[in-house]
Amino acid sequence: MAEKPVCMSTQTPSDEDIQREDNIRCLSMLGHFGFECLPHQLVNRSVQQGFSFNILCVGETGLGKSTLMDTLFNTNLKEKKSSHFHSNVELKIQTYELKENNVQLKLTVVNTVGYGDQMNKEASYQPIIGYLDAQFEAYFQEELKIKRSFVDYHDSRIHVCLYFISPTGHSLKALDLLTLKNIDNKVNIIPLIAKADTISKNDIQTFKYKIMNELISNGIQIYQFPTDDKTTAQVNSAMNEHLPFAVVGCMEEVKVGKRMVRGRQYPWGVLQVENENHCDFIKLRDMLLCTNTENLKEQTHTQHYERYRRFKLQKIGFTDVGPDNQPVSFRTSLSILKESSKRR
Ligand SMILES: Nc1nc2c(ncn2[C@@H]2O[C@H](COP(=O)(O)OP(=O)(O)OP(=O)(O)O)[C@@H](O)[C@H]2O)c(=O)[nH]1
Repeated sequence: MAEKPVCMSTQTPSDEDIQREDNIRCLSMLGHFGFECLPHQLVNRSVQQGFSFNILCVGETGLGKSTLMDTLFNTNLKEKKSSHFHSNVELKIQTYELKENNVQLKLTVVNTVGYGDQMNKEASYQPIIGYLDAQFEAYFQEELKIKRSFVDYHDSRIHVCLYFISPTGHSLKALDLLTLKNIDNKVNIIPLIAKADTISKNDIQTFKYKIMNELISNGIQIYQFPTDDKTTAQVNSAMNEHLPFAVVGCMEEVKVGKRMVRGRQYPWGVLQVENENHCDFIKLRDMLLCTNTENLKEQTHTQHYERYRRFKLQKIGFTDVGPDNQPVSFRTSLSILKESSKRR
C-alpha cells in the first residue's frame, strides 16, 4: 500500500489549534493501520447478506401499477390477473428474489387491488393504513422480545409508497387527498402521474404544477430526495423539482432506427420509456434504485417507525421523564407504570 503523508491529531481541535493549522506537522506513515479498508468490509458483508426493499403501489384499477413494476425491474413480476369483484380493497403481497450481477435483492411488492372501486372512500384507504401499521407492529413485537432474531427476520415495513395519480390533467381526486393525508406520516410517498403518454407535454407541466400546489395547500408531506449529502445534493434537489414524476410503463420492444427500445408504438410515432425527453421513467428508476434506496429505508426506520414506536410505548404508559420533568431510568418508568395501573 502506498505511503501517504498524514496529519496526525488525536484530539478534537480547539479554535486556537485551528488558527495554528499551518504549524501542524505532517508525518509520513511508515506502515498503514488498515482501517482504510473498513468500507470494504461493509460492502462485502452487505453483498453477502443481500438487500431487501419493500414497495407499496397505490392507485386506481388499471393505472399501470403492475406494468410499471415489471418495467422498473425489467422482469415479468405479474403472476395472474387480479379479480376486481371485492367489496373492499385487497392488498396483493408478492416477494421476489432478484439478482443483478452479484447483487441479490429480496423485493416485496404490495399492490392495491380494487382501490377506488368502492363507493365508500374510507373502505379504500383503511386497508392500506391497516397494512402499514401491521408491519410496524410486527417489527415492534420483535424488538420487545428478550430473545430477538433480527438476523433472519424479514423486515416487511414499507420503504416507499408509489402513489399513482390518474392522468386526468385536472387535479387530484378527493380519494387521492384523503388517502395521502392519512398515510403521509406512515410511509415515504413518491407521487407519480400514471400513463403519462396519454397527456401532452405542455399539459403534463401544468398538471404537475397543480398537483404540487394541491399537496402543499392540503398539508400533505411527500418524500423529498435528501440534499444533505454533498455527493447527491445537486441531482436530488434537481429531481425534487420534477415531482410528481410522469411515468410510462411498457415491456414491449419496438424498433427505432436500428435499435430495439422499450416503448409504446402509436400511429404518430414511438414513446420511448427510457428516453428522458419522453417521460420521467429513468428519473424514477435512478432516484429509487440507484441514489436513494438506503435513505428511503433509513427514513422508514428513523421517522415513520420511530413515530409508531413512540406512540405505542406512550400508550402502554412508558415515559422518559418523571413527574418532576427529569429523565427517569427504564426501571423507574416501569414502577411508575405499575403504580398507575394499581391505582386504576
Ligand atoms: N397508455 C398506457 N397504457 C399502460 C401503461 N401502463 C400500463 N398500461 C396498460 O394499462 C392496462 C392495465 O395495466 P396494469 O399494469 O395491469 O394496471 P394495474 O394498475 O396493475 O391494474 P390492476 O392490478 O388490475 O389494478 C394494460 O393494458 C397495460 O398495457 C402506460 O404507461 N401507458
